[in-house]
Amino acid sequence: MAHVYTPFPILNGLEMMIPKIKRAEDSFCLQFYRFSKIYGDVYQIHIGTRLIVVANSFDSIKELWASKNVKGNNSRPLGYSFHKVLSKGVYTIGTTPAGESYKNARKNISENVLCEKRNNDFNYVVMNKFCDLMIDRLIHNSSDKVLISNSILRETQYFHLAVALWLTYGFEFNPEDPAHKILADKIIVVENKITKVRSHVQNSVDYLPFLLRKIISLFSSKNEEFNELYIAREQYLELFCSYSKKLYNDIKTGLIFQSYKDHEMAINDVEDLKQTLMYTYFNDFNKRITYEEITSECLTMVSAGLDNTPLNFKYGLHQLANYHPEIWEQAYSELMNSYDGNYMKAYDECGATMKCEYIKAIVQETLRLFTVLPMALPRETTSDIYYKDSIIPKGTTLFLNCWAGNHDKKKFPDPMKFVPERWLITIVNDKMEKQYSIDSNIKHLAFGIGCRMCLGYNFAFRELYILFSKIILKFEPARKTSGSHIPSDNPLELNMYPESLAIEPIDFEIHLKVRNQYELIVSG
Ligand code: HEM
Repeated sequence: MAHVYTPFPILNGLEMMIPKIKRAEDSFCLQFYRFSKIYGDVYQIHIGTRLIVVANSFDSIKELWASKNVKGNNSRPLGYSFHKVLSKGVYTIGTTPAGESYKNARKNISENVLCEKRNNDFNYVVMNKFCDLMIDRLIHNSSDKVLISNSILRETQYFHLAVALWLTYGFEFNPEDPAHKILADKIIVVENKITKVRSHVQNSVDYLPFLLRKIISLFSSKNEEFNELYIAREQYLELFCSYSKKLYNDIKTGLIFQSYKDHEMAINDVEDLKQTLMYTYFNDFNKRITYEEITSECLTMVSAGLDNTPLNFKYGLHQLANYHPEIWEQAYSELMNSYDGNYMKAYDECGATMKCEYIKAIVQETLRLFTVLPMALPRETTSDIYYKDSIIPKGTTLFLNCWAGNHDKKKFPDPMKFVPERWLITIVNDKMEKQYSIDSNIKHLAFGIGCRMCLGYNFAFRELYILFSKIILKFEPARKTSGSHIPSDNPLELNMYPESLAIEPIDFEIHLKVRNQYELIVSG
């Protein structure tokens, strides 16, 4: 395995961390990819005192992250800035190093919220409800014509937050309530700032030797900023925790029923509330989960999809509305066909049954092409790992160049093109109609891979499926005829913050028109 050599042992590679002009070519995933053309798909670098192995092709990532003979790539590196200053001991599951606490939290959140069984039994109802409310708001704020630009991002963030707060705390978030809106906007801003300051290569002090780091930290203004973010996070986590504690007590004492007029409705609602993550925690008298672990789960629920899911949706809509209205209309027909041409059935049941393979392909292609976390999340080895004829020692940091893997020409021909069909197997039936099914042999890396792959991938996939289905059913693309410049469809060229962990596209317009309701009812 080649070693990318730079001349100064301590400052090695630190120049990579100085953000240059904000150009797509300076994105870290592309810088790392360019090295692979000289040194091979997998190479090692030193950044400061750390040894880092970077993998830059689909096959090498698969081999290093997911092959049977690779064990011990199962931890996350601790960073001084993020873990010690910003988080002060309570992190999301995705940033927690390997250990018993990590395992407990991962198992508990999976069983109680994120597994596919929960999505099928329960989560979809909550997602449907908040997606319908979101679409009603979008329509209400327009007349017949709807112009959705960046507001779609904020609306989708409200949608995700509403789903997450309900499933975690039983808190019913309503963006039309001014107090709720202020709180939600604060959460969105804080979590977004945290995403911006925690990329792999952003906190250069983390890579310095202890003493040098201490000295620099004394003069750094970053500590103050991180402290403010920590306090803000703690405040809203505590607020929601007290809310769910009160809810639990009210349910236990029966006080909750006083707020309902209709007893039957109260019973149904209370049964639903008993399924929320915090209710389950308070109700578990064996206390299998510690307070720190449940806090880590709550933080994960609030923050993990708050940017990732909406950013994917915003980018997918850009592709469909601004570049491929024909795919939008094809998706509409496929959705209607999946529900016997019955519009209301399609709209109401899409979240529960997920019958339309074409929509699944749109979601997959969006996740692949966009690759919201182009360098995924870093890993750390807990034992030696063998790769071809090299030994990667315990304690090495691994960087997964997800962007390079998802745009690897060998796996995805024409990788920069938006082609949902690449995910589909097409069969022509007796009536000479095309029928699609998802090709389960193709995989992308947007959710990472291996033992620490994204735990919310089914959850996020379902959210995206519901969002795309309902928006495509309700709206049609209405391209502006004159005067508008359509921005690039290359995610890296759209990215406002190449130095951040996530790709955040610039503002652009997406013009949509509500479908003719009369036609919909007739066709339904
Ligand atoms: C489109 C949306 C999302 C994308 C693209 C995404 C992507 C990722 C990626 C790349 C990782 C690192 C995986 C690795 O190291 O191999 C990750 C980890 C994780 N994600 Fe997601 N994520 C999304 C949404 C969510 C949601 C909605 C949740 C939960 C509510 C979630 C929960 C997690 C957790 C718990 C981990 C850490 C897993 C571990 O370290 O064991 N994610 N995600």
